[in-house]
Amino acid sequence: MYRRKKDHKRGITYSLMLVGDAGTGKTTFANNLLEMGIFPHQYKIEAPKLPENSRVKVVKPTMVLSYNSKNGIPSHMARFDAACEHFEPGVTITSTSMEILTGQEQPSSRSSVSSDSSSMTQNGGVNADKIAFSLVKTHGLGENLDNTLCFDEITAFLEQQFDQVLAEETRIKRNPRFEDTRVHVALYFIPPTGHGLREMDVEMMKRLSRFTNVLPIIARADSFTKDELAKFKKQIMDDIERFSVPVYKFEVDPEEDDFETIEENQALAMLQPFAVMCSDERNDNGQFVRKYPWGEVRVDDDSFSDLRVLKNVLFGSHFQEFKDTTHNFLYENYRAEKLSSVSDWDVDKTGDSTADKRNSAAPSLSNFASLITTGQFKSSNSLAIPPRSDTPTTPDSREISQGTDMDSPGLRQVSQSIRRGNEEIIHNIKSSPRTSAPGSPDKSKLRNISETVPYVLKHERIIAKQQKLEELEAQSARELQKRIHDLEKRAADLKLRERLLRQQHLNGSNTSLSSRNSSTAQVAPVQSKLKKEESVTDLASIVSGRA
Ligand SMILES: Nc1nc2c(ncn2[C@@H]2O[C@H](COP(=O)(O)OP(=O)(O)OP(=O)(O)O)[C@@H](O)[C@H]2O)c(=O)[nH]1
Repeated sequence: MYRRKKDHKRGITYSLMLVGDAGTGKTTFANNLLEMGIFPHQYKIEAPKLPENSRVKVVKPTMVLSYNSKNGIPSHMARFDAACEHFEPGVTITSTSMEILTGQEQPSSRSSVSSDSSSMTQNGGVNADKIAFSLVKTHGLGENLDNTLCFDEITAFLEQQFDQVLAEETRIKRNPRFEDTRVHVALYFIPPTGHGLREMDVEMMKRLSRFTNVLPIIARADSFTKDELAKFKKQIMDDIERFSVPVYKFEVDPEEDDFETIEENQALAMLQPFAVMCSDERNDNGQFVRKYPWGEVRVDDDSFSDLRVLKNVLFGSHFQEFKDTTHNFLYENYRAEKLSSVSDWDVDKTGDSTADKRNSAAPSLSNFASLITTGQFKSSNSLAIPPRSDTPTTPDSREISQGTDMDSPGLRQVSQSIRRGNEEIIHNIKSSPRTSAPGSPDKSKLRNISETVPYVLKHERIIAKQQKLEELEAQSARELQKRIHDLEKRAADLKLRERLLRQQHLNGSNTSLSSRNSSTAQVAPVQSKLKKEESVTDLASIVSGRA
């Protein structure tokens, strides 16, 4: 009852993630889904002007949750500039928080979100008056030469949301204002190539599936004829089977499900992957349409687009199902894995905490501290990004504090503050009283876990952040080094050229003197003077950074 009351007041949390290549129509889809023009397109500063949807209210404007780029700049907000096209954009994850009203008595609207509200309640979907909805978007995927950076960042982001819930759950005193930010569904936009899945699609969907329900979506469905679309859908489903991609499937359980659910799920399974067509334009009746030179088509017309069905699945029939699968299956699996990795720590090797070891398989606060100080801390599911072969090995902490030729004051400062925070946590753990609680061993084990896990997770997050910063630092140092090397090389070339010209000039004047050829004597110094000036200008431009 208490929980329901709280849900009623705050709204049921629900989070949807849009993942896919740039230009596949994620922004347009988001605007169509909510029937609002809140999401501006890339490289457009202004959001499209669409009438507001009275049932949707933006609670927190779009903000960057996480980003990673080799240049250290999130590029998705930048104006398009062809001169900067060679920069790799990395990946950026943004989120927009909204409140969606679902109650019957709300002001009427053309919104499908609202028109589906009755089905939400009837189908056992949404039971509260509002949904606290978060729309998470990824930017930059598929735009990098090497997209592994994007895979790692997106997966780490999803894992972090699980970690936050796990840390909160295991805390003795919980935070009543804790916000659950786990992503319940990810829509993966497949570009309309007509050639089945790409390696990148398979890899990304596999990674997402560990942390959320993945629905593959065919973007820009109007690119196909009816037959082509049917073939493409089949190809995608074949690839999903062939490469064992664990996407969400509309399965039926004849023993559990009622007749209606079985029918509905079978129909949805036949339709999968959903093919959507979206647009920012509306006709005179306020319906979203795509206008072509030969006519216009409504985006929610079931004969051309699965948009309406998809909306219904997301906010109606499968709303609760997605939430349940995320929590009961994906999160529970993750939690079991993580906790068992915590209790698997090899305490033997520390050699000094044998008493604790006998009492509990899980580390106590004191042996956790000793594991860290002796460097024997390990977790098979560490959040920390594994060092890549092409990045230099992480510099030792002493190296960092002494300063190397990779100096970058801003990054170093942040890195050092993280390190200080890290040391503080370890210090707190060390100075905490020992927790060998009297009572049953199970109780003490639980207590140990609840005291240790939040620290472990925080520690791992700190390490991950630190590693990311150090990677960025190493990358910028490498680029700087390369630039210095190039400049030095060009400066040496210019010096050589200048010396040659001077020599030529001297030779020329000697010859002119001896041969008394007045015409050569006049032309040669002018030419060499010009060349010399040219070279000096070149050098100046290089020094000023224009080279
Ligand atoms: N033909 C067609 N074009 C579409 C469709 N949906 C969107 N577009 C167009 O595709 C272009 C890119 O759409 P966006 O919604 O900005 O794509 P995005 O995936 O958000 O792109 P990024 O913001 O770069 O990640 C725009 O010109 C849209 O009008 C569609 O269903 N069919």
